Amino acid sequence: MTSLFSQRKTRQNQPGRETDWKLIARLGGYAKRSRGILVISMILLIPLSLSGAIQPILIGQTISLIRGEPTYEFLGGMSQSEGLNLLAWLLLLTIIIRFIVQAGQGFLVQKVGQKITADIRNDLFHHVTSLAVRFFDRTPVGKLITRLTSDIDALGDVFSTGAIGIISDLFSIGVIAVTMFTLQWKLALMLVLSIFPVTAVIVYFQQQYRVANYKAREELSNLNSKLQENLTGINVVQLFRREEFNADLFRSNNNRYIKAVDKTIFYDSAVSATLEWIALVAIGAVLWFGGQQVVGGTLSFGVLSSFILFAQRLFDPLRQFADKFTAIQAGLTAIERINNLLSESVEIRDPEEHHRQYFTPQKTQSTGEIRFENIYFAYKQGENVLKDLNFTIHPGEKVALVGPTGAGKSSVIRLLCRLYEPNQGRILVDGIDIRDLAQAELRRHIGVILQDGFIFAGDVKSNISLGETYTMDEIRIVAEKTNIASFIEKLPQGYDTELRERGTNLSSGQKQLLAFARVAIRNPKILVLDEATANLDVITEALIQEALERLLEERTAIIIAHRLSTIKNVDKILVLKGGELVEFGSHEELIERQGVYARLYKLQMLGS
Ligand SMILES: Nc1ncnc2c1ncn2[C@@H]1O[C@H](COP(=O)(O)OP(=O)(O)OP(=O)(O)O)[C@@H](O)[C@H]1O
Repeated sequence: MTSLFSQRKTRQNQPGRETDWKLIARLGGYAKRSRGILVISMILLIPLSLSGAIQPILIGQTISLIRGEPTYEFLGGMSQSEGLNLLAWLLLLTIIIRFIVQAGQGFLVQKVGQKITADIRNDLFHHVTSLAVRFFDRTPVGKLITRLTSDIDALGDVFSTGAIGIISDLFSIGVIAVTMFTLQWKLALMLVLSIFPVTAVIVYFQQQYRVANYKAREELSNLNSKLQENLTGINVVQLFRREEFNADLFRSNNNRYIKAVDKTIFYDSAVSATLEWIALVAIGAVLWFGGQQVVGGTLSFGVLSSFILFAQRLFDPLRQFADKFTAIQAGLTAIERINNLLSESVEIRDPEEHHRQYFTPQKTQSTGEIRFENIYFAYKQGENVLKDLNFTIHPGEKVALVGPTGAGKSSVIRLLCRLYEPNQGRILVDGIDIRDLAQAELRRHIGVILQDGFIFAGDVKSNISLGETYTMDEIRIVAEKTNIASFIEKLPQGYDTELRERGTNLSSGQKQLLAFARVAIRNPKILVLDEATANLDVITEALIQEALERLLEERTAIIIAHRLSTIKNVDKILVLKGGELVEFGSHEELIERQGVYARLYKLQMLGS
């Protein structure tokens, strides 16, 4: 995926590493996609700001006209009431222009904002689902959900609360400043200079707010991961009476979150209060300084009135900034956190197009061959869980992977499916290094049936097709083959029956049968069964065994089984111990050898 955010890896938990401008610039790529609307909304800023800057002048001229002070030339030849009428009409015109343009501009900016937010959400989802399993090993799901929902919402709020209008406010400040200088430079200079200390104070509070907000969002992520953990493991929580204990953990996390949020509220209020106070001081200064000039006869009362209005308008954008401050800061924190996630590099990538290989009958005489060559693999640096693995499984062979718990059986499968990369060595499928194959191509070739067949919320047929286009007939045939058709037909709506998330309305045996059908319909050359028959009762197991035998025909298969009685008929047995291949041969050969397998087998026979 080509995300518009850079691929540079950034460290997490460090607010303010990148400047806000850099973060905003990263949004630029997304904004470009809505270039047309953005240009129109920027052009609309011109009439909006001009009409806003003219209003104080018109009011000032009205006061000068009433008081008989000098006025602009265009009012020169008119009577007082004619001049007042004209000024009133002009004022009304500017009000109407502002009203229409402001509404239109606001609408367009929000539209762009929502488009940008939706694009980022899509990119983030795509990116997260492309990340290697290793990333998910170290990242709690709750944290990811916070990024995909709450952080994106915070970014969306910047647009929906109109906070993005700050750009037009800044433009207005510029127009007002220029207008003031053309009217009376001394008062203008005084007002413009007063902006600097205000900005310094705002920047200080803004930085503090930012740190506090980052912390608050981290705490929210933790809170969500706790929530997710408790909901996913609700059975264990209740069976082990962990409700109180977990509630305490949750409460203390919640308190930390509230404390962090309190800090953000403090800085938010501090900014509003400072701005309110400084705006009043500036108006006081205009009154004092300008008032003296009026008394001295160097300034008309009308111009002073204009400046009082200007003073208000000049601080208005800043005051608005204070109102929108929370949304903008939360938005920047969100961009930072989203950026961290989008910068997470995709560890397992498809090869370049020109270097990519495909499974074609021309290239591969045999189909379903698996070869591990000098494979070393570690989840954590320096702790090898697989060591110097070398073996070949020939096309059509059925091979069992056995060994004590933690020996590395599942890791072999994970490497074969390229969910992880080995640290050393290479894996060949049909003579092709799996790193030279597109992941989709490799995984189409391999059908995996895990212990717990995962069920998605949706109907039965979509749980078999999993988004691919199979006809109803194909689905029915495969269900027959895998002995699940009679069960499906007994369901209230047959193949259209809705299954709940994680298949809570199915038994584990039924889930397993569905997983069989799901793999069978894809007709893979290689089958991988990880304890696939572990969860079944005797009757279902018989059904499965029959379906399995049909499924195994003309396919290469790797079967992980703890119950050695189920794998006696396989062609070969690979025995792993401590990540090493210690024995390799048929059941009879290994029994004769009196080694690890023979001991394990004897123990199981005694047990049963
Ligand atoms: N995601 C992971 N991160 C770190 N270590 C892991 C991870 N998964 C497994 N391990 C470790 O790797 C080793 C091999 O695990 P693996 O799951 O391959 O064993 P296994 O033979 O399949 O075990 P079992 O029969 O109990 O399923 C174990 O010591 C395990 O603790």
